[in-house]
Amino acid sequence: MLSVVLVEPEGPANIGMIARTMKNFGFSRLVLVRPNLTEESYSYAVHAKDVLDNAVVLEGFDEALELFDLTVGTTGKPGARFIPYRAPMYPWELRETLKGYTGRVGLFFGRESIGLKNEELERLDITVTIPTSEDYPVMNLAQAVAVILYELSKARPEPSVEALEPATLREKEALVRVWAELLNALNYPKDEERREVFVKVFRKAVGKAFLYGREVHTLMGPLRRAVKRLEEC
Ligand SMILES: C[S@@+](CC[C@H](N)C(=O)[O-])C[C@H]1O[C@@H](n2cnc3c(N)ncnc32)[C@H](O)[C@@H]1O
Repeated sequence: MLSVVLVEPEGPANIGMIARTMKNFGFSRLVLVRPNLTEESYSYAVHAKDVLDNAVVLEGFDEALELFDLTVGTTGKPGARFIPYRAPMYPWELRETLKGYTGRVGLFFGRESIGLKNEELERLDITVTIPTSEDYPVMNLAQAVAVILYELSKARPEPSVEALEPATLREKEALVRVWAELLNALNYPKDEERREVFVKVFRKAVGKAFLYGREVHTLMGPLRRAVKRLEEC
């Protein structure tokens, strides 16, 4: 269940081309955040006007996050692999990672002018980048969508026989909150900015772990208990 999410796409033609590309590769769920959707978009969609008609149009990034269990951000300017909360995956690695995953996946693309903001990328579970020339790594939006969907279409996520439900965004956020509470209770690290980095790293790790809801609750139990103990001290 993969949706393409376009965050504030500025070019009406790009929106239409993306709808067409989605249909080419067998994807139909499109989410548009504050789009510049016009007649031109429909004309570029050609035989994929239904993708535009059925698109979910939202007013904000946060609303889009709410729709998914797993969120994937895309960028032509990834952070270095050694920065854990920005470490990118390649599209074929994402394909392998999604195999058997049954949750709702949102694949987020940024604005033509400024892409996805850092604070948006940080809130998404996984970052994916298409390897391109170092001379000019940033691709046209519609072409970036095409390359990633082509890669993902090579192996559709198969329905899993696993009966467990993937963790929802809310469950994962609850786990991250308990972690933040634990760091606060420990006053560790002392420096608040570093503490925020620890929380971001934890959020990314949770995002990439493909946890089931039940696992989240199991992990949360001891963390909650530790917070309570520390507060009692
Ligand atoms: C034209 S680009 C944004 C350009 C913007 N100036 C920037 O530097 O991020 C629009 C979107 O296309 C996607 N994109 C472009 N190049 C990409 C690449 N090499 N890998 C993955 N996504 C890419 C991203 O979603 C990006 O936000």
